[in-house]
Amino acid sequence: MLPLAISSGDPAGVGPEIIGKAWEARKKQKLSSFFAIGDIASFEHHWDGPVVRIDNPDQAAERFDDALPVFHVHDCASIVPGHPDLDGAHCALQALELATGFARSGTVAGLVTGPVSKAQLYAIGFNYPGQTEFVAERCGVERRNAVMMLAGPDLRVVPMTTHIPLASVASQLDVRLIRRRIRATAKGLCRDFGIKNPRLAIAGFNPHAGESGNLGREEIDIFMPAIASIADEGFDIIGPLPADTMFHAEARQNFDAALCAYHDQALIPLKTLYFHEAVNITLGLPIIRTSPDHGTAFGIAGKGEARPDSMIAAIRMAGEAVANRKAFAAAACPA
Ligand SMILES: NC(=O)C1=CN([C@@H]2O[C@H](COP(=O)(O)OP(=O)(O)OC[C@H]3O[C@@H](n4cnc5c(N)ncnc54)[C@H](O)[C@@H]3O)[C@@H](O)[C@H]2O)C=CC1
Ligand SMILES: NCC(=O)COP(=O)(O)O
Repeated sequence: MLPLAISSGDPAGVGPEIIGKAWEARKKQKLSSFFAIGDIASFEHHWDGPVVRIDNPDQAAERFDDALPVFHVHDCASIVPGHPDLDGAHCALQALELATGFARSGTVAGLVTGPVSKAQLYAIGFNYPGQTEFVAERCGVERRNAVMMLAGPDLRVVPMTTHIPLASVASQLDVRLIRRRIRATAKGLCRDFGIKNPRLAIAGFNPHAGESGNLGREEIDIFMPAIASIADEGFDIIGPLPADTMFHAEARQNFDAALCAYHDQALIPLKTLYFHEAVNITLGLPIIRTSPDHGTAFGIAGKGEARPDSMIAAIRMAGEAVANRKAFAAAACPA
């Protein structure tokens, strides 16, 4: 398999450290080869392990056994862990741009993105809600067709709206959006996870899924028509379910993924259960893209305390998705 490319994320965050620690765990975790993209100084100065500079993704596999291969992108003036600056944001963006380019060109098997600070990226003019939409557009996929999924051991969630103010959510939800997210989720579960006939659940928007319209009408006016029409097309789907009761252990056995109305409705159960195990994967792209579920953790950056578990899970999931896409290329996935 070709190596995976891993963008460093914000160099003042824990990205370089968890990539380095994932490299240290490569044999025990049986990870396929990868290389990092970022300012090489952020790896040399803020992680104790061996680093080797590469000029081409082709060199990664042969160097991977002995040192973490790093494709250097940009000299940040100074990197102080825990103290992000705009130069670091430029570095993070360049790493993301380059890693996405490698994935699009087929010189790497897939892309794993390190954690970025959205506030820092917005400050340098990054005009995307997050890396999900940036990567999608670079791949020629409309933002609305890229689906953010966070996947833990026995729970996968899709926020149908992502990084928008909570006050805007109700106005963004409509039948077309919900149908589009359901389709993309079903197809992604088939292509990337090998689940041919995925079982989907949709969370309601209002308390108690609206209590028959008494606590809000979105379920009746938007969710039910969307779900009924897509169920008619053969999708295995239940909902709208009360969001407060659909995530306990027995309830989670009833679906392969839960589609939620907004970011925190999806991510609170997922991160509460599986903060260190879960992975962020973008469905609907021509390339594989995964990421740890957590952020830059500026508060612990440079202290050696960051756990690499979610990064390791993201590397493993990217490798599995590559294999699943090959296996399911010819299979009948939902259209
Ligand atoms: N994939 C990405 O690029 C993501 C980026 N972010 C960004 O991260 C920044 C910080 O966000 P926060 O809400 O503070 O979330 P965070 O995930 O960075 O930190 C939340 C808590 O978890 C701890 N933590 C995070 N990762 C850890 C690790 N690997 N090992 C041990 N402890 C860890 C932190 O120390 C902190 O106590 C924001 O600017 C946000 O935009 C947030 C989520 C995902
Ligand atoms: N909360 C999830 C998150 O922030 C990941 O966003 P993205 O940068 O991967 O789009």
